[in-house]
This record gives sequence, C-alpha cells and structure tokens, in this order.
Amino acid sequence: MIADSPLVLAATRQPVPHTPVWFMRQAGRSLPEYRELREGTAMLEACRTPDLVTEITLQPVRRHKVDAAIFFSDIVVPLAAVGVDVDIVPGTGPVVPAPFRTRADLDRLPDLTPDAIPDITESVSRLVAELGATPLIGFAGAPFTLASYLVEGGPSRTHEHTKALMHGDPQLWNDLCERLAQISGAFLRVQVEAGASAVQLFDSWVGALPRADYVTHVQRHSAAALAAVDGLGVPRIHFGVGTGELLDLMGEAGADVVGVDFRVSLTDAVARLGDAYAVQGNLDPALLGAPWEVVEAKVRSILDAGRAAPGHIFNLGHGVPPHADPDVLTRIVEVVHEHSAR
Ligand SMILES: Cc1c2[nH]c(c1CCC(=O)O)Cc1[nH]c(c(CCC(=O)O)c1C)Cc1[nH]c(c(CCC(=O)O)c1C)Cc1[nH]c(c(C)c1CCC(=O)O)C2
Repeated sequence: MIADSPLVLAATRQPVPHTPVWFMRQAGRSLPEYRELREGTAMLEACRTPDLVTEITLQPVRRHKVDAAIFFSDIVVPLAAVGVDVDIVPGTGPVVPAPFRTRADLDRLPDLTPDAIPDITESVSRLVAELGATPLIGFAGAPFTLASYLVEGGPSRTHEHTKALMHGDPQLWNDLCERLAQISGAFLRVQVEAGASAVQLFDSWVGALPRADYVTHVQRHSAAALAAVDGLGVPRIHFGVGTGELLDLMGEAGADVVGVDFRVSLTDAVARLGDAYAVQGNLDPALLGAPWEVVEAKVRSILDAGRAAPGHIFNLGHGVPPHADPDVLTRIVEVVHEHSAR
C-alpha cells in the first residue's frame, strides 16, 4: 500500500498518478491548532510526549491533504537523548550552553541506543497506524549541521568555530562527526524500524562549505548516517540550504532524492544531478506571501521543470515560515495535484 504511494513512487523514480507534495516544517507555528496544543509545553518536552507528537504530526495532513507526514521532532532531540545539555529557545533555535571544542568533549557524546528513546518508537508506531496509506517521513540532522550547533553553542551565520575546528584539528573533527553519525543514524533507524516509510537527512547549514571541504570533511559522515538504514527498503532524501554547488556530492552520500533549495532552478538541479536521483523542491517560502496568481504560476512552472527529473517531490525550498497563511499551503496542494495529474 505505502509502496504505491506517490511519495515512495516518486522517490524511487517510478511513474506516479500525480506529483507528491509535502512541506518542510508543515507541522508548526503556521497552524493555529499547533500553537494552541503547544501552549505551556517546551519544545523538547513536546517532542518526547507521544500524545502531542502524534497529534501535531497529523494536523497538517488533515488540513492540507499533503502526500506525506513528517515526524514532529527536532534535529537536537537525539543529542538531548544521549545527555547533551541543549535547549530550543523560541525565536532563536538550539542553544548549547557549554560548546564542544576539545577532545574531552567527545565524552559527552555516548552512543544513542533504542532504549533511550522508547517514546520515539511509540509515537512512530501510533502514527503509522493512524496514517494508513499516507507515508510517514522520519528524519535526523546530518553530522555537519549537528556539529555546527554543538561547536558554535547555538545558531551561527558564519560557522566560524566549526570551520576553525574542522581545519585546525581535522582528527578531532573527524572523531566528533563519527560520534554524530552514529547518533543521527541510530535516530533514523529507530524511526524506520517503527514504521517510517522514508527518511530525510537535514544538512541544513552545509551550504556554507566549498566542495573540497565537503568531500574531505563531511561526505563520509553523512554517508554513514544514511547507511544506518541500509537494507530497510526506505528511500532517503538529503537536503541542505544553499547547497546548489554540492547537489551531486550530497546524492553520492547515499540519497535517492536530493532536496533543492530555492536558489537553484529545478531545471539546473536536474542538469547537475542527471538521471540517478529524484529531486525535491523548491518553491521559495518567501513567495507564500505574494498574490495568489504569482504563487500559482510559480507552482506550475516548478511542476513543469520537475517533469525533466526521473522523480519529483514538490516542496518548499526551505521550511514553512511561522507567519505563512496556512490556506495558501492548502491551495498549493490542490494545484500540485490538479496540474500534475497523469
Ligand atoms: C536546523 C533545524 C532545526 N530543526 C530542524 C532543522 C532542519 C530543518 C531546517 O533546515 O529548518 C528540523 C525540524 N524541526 C522541526 C521539525 C518538525 C517537522 C516538520 O518539518 O514539520 C523538523 C523537521 C520542528 C521544530 N523545531 C523548532 C520549531 C519551533 C519551536 C516552537 O514551535 O516552539 C519547530 C516546530 C525549533 C527549531 N529547531 C531548529 C531551529 C532552527 C528552530 C527554530 C527556532 C525558532 O525560530 O523558534 C533546529
């Protein structure tokens, strides 16, 4: 049943009845029902509460009729689960009060084992039962992006401490990323073993690196995280922001689908990737606030460009902004389904 879903068909480069669509950050602050449910509960606590996780994950599926659910969690949940002191500060993002800079800090990153996250298994199992024919996408943060939060101590525009560590002590950087790949991969595997039908590895900030650094310092660690779900038969999506120069390398890391942000046209992305990968993307989230005619024309042109790819999953080029009008998202789903119907 799930194997015949448009999402899995597109991800595995098979013919689809229509182009599948979902939105990064579809579960979240743009939905009034989300804001209501989250009131009084901290983000990381919400992520560990199966009643909240299942309801919040289902909200956008009911409302928008998207072709996939994305598990409600966060990339720092597995870090907190192994004991890292990390908080998600509203309006800022993940904050790590004691940044990771030395070899001794590796001791703060033990292996993630399934018994540390029984609630994740429970939430995924409940969701899979509720979702029926709609696939659930599990996810994790990639080693570089996780390392950036740990090394910087919080969000960063320049990633200066991260890059200084990568180049200044490549062995420590390697060992840190090996630890993170284990944690990230284990988090993916737990979700898939509980029934998730696809996974997405978010390397949100790796677009800050040139190709040579990606190859030398990052690619094998992302590959290790993705390899944790080898043999489980689920397609893998690999996404980052500003990664136009890295698309082929991110595919090579072990993806079936390469996520494309809005800075590269889907036509150029397909030319760079060839026939080996499906693509996902790439409406600029900022356009959600443009007049509807503009949005609709852009959606259609992205669908047309996507026909050149061996598989296309419609999405935004990054997450749904908190102030987006949810009705625009619902209308986009309708246009995608109508305009792409075969
Ligand atoms: C970099 C990153 C993070 N978290 C994530 C990434 C990769 C995706 C990306 O590139 O955006 C991944 C993530 N975080 C969240 C999801 C849920 C599933 C979904 O996409 O709907 C997913 C897939 C929930 C969340 N994660 C967060 C929220 C908002 C917190 C809230 O509602 O209180 C949600 C819904 C918090 C968070 N967590 C993080 C940030 C930057 C923020 C935003 C901080 C803010 O602006 O308040 C780290």
